[in-house]
Amino acid sequence: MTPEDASAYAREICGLAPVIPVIVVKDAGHARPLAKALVAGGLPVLEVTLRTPAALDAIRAMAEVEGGIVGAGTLLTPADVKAAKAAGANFGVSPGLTDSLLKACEDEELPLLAGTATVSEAMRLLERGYSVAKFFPAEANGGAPSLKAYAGPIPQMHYCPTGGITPRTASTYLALPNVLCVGGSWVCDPGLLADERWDEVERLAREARELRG
Ligand SMILES: O=C(O)C(=O)C[C@H](O)[C@H](O)COP(=O)(O)O
Repeated sequence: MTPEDASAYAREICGLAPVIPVIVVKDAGHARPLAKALVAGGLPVLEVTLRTPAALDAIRAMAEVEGGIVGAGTLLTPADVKAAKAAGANFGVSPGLTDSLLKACEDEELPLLAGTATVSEAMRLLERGYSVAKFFPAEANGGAPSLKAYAGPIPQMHYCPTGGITPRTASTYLALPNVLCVGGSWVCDPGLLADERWDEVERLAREARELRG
């Protein structure tokens, strides 16, 4: 997959809803009801972080939920890319970027939202043909004012900022011309998952769905 095709796909899925839920699954049995609640609430694009032993099983289960588009987050190595692809992930997300990770995603045909924190990293991606990236960790790196400043010299790069974003701060990001959507974990609070409160997850998803810039 070429970087241009990967970015076209990323642009498409980032346009489906204002928020991509960032999910940490401890119990793979939660994956299906969780994905159903998020999709029913209007958030079809889901990022399952590869931070728990249950993550790959969760991706496998979520990939079967109708209407959902499941990606794997926390991709750090080519081995992570292979495992994510084999589990049925439709896209990948990484906190940062390396040449070997980009190459693995291109070889495995896994569209990647690569993590960037600086203009130089964005320029590296642009040079390679990517025009969509994650901005991480968004709040700690200056938040919306940083991205607003990036839109001056590199307006062709579009972002999914993630990291420390809340329902209160999301709209400020979404109002920027270079932001396609935001990532956030608040709709999948660990307490709600532990208590299996899928109705509350759906309600939070519905609220997130209505966020606008
Ligand atoms: O695991 C990864 O690949 C990450 O990049 C980390 C996530 O983007 C943040 O954990 C988002 O979580 P919140 O800041 O709670 O919204």
